[in-house]
Amino acid sequence: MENGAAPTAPAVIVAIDGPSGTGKSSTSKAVAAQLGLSYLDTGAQYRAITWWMVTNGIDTDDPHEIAAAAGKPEIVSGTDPAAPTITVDGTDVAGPIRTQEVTAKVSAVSAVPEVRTRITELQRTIAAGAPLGIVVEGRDIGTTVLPDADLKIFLTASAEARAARRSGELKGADVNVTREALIKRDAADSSRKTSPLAKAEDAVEVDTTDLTLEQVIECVVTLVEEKRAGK
Ligand SMILES: Nc1ncnc2c1ncn2[C@@H]1O[C@H](COP(=O)(O)OP(=O)(O)OP(=O)(O)O)[C@@H](O)[C@H]1O
Ligand SMILES: Nc1ccn([C@H]2C[C@H](O)[C@@H](COP(=O)(O)O)O2)c(=O)n1
Repeated sequence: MENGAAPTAPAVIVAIDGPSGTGKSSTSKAVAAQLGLSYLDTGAQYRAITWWMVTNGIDTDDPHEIAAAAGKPEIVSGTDPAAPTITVDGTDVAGPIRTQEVTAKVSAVSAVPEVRTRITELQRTIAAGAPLGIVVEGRDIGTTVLPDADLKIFLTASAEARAARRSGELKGADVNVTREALIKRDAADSSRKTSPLAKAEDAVEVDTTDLTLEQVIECVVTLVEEKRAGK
């Protein structure tokens, strides 16, 4: 470099998809933090719009009502992996979007095409504006939102492992009830018409069933570094 400045790596876009409880959020946050990248939790955005629908009395069993309201809430995501944020019309909804009610309704709301168009646009704008690159996690990032991502990862794990992880988080939750709930949500997310949960053809599949979180993070960091090195 003529001016002696160190060359900067081009922005890298990493897409991490997979079913519920496979470790997408934990892995994506840690990978982004280690590599100095931004981080986007797209599930939080779908939860945020679902929270708004519930709070504003929209019938979440009525796709027409959801579609008509899809453009109304303003959803803002903060992309610092050390402190990700999510607001709706200026209100911090990080807590309220994790309730059982929102979790039970988010698949129906996120299946509505008008909702997906709105949120997908938001996601692409955020990814394009990330100065050093971004790790984006969700269900359709590699297939639909960012089909030209530099690296696509698809995380999987057995339903038993995923239920055990989730039950550990939800103190006192019955592991069988948790398992059935996540299988039901995955089935709804995988079978919707618009942009279902799916592995992109060019995604690297990582089965996390028998891996620790640290091993999964290391695996993904290595894959990103190899990509950056042109291997
Ligand atoms: N490889 C792993 N081994 C053990 N526990 C893990 C592993 N990966 C993640 N976990 C734990 O499992 C739980 C779920 O992980 P996480 O929220 O990252 O999954 P997710 O795929 O983002 O789920 P969702 O799509 O439902 O948001 C967390 O408590 C996390 O610490
Ligand atoms: N790219 C995405 C991300 C999420 N969703 C929907 C489907 C999920 O069940 C829900 C909540 O996601 P989570 O917070 O559990 O990761 O949001 C989607 O349709 N597309």
